[in-house]
Amino acid sequence: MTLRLTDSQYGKAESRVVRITRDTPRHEITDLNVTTALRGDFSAAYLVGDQSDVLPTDTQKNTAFAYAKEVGISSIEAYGLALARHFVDDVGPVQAARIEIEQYAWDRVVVDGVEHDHTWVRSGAEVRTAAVTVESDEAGQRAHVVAGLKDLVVLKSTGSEFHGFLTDPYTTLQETTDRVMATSLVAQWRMSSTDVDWDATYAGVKAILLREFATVHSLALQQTLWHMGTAVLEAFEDIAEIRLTAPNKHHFLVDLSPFGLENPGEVFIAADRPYGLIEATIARDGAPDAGSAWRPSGGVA
Ligand SMILES: O=c1[nH]c(=O)c2[nH]c(=O)[nH]c2[nH]1
Repeated sequence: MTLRLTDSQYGKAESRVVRITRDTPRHEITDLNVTTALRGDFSAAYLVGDQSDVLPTDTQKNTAFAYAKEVGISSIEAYGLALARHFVDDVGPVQAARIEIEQYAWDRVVVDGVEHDHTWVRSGAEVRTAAVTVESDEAGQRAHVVAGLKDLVVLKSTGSEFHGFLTDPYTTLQETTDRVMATSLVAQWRMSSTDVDWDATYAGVKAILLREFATVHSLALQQTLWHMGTAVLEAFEDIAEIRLTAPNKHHFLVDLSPFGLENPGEVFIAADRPYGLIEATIARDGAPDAGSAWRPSGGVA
């Protein structure tokens, strides 16, 4: 019997890196969850316990914190690229590095109508994400950036229908021409370049996703996702593909007739689970190859 180690990667998951910029009395905060994973031939560690090629996960964690100071965090994409390139360029056995980052948003506390300099309240908004992979082989070095967001919770109270669907003996769903549509969107977009205004791209993509959700008169969540994705690819030439994942957060009309009450689309029960899970990947023809851009670390982004 021959058994082989066919794949491996190792790193430090979920380092909570908080960087305060305090060059002026008005401080800034950047609050991250950083996962690193190194790829290469680390088989000696697995097969015989030889650590000579292993950069400890503790060191990877330290590097994430040191880079928050040494390099700074202009954006999570730029910081991720710097970290990934460091591991590939400066640590001998590393053939590829994957950095996955979540960024938590904070809003300034407002006191007497004035934004406070050094106090924030955690914003309930979406989490910004980045997954950076730098890979190196005989052909050279390539960097992949998948930017994104998750937990973007949106709801529209009309402008959504669902009817004309296939039925079989198990179908009970009623057709509707007016329903609540809500989701907690996950979007990931793969850039075809690393020379990007990361913050502007993030803000632009998010605005388009929200605009399309609001303005498309939806015949299904599937159709809404197609409109969201194509609008993003039309607006941003340097986005190669976008992946959208949308749990259908069902809002069921409550039957108030036992109480002699009408309910014309006013009182709903927000169901927790199960939920429909609608997913789509929309890609630009002729976009650069994805390489290992989508290979996860098993982490969080
Ligand atoms: O937008 C929807 N898409 C579906 O595929 C589906 N299936 C379902 O039961 N409700 C919905 N809604």
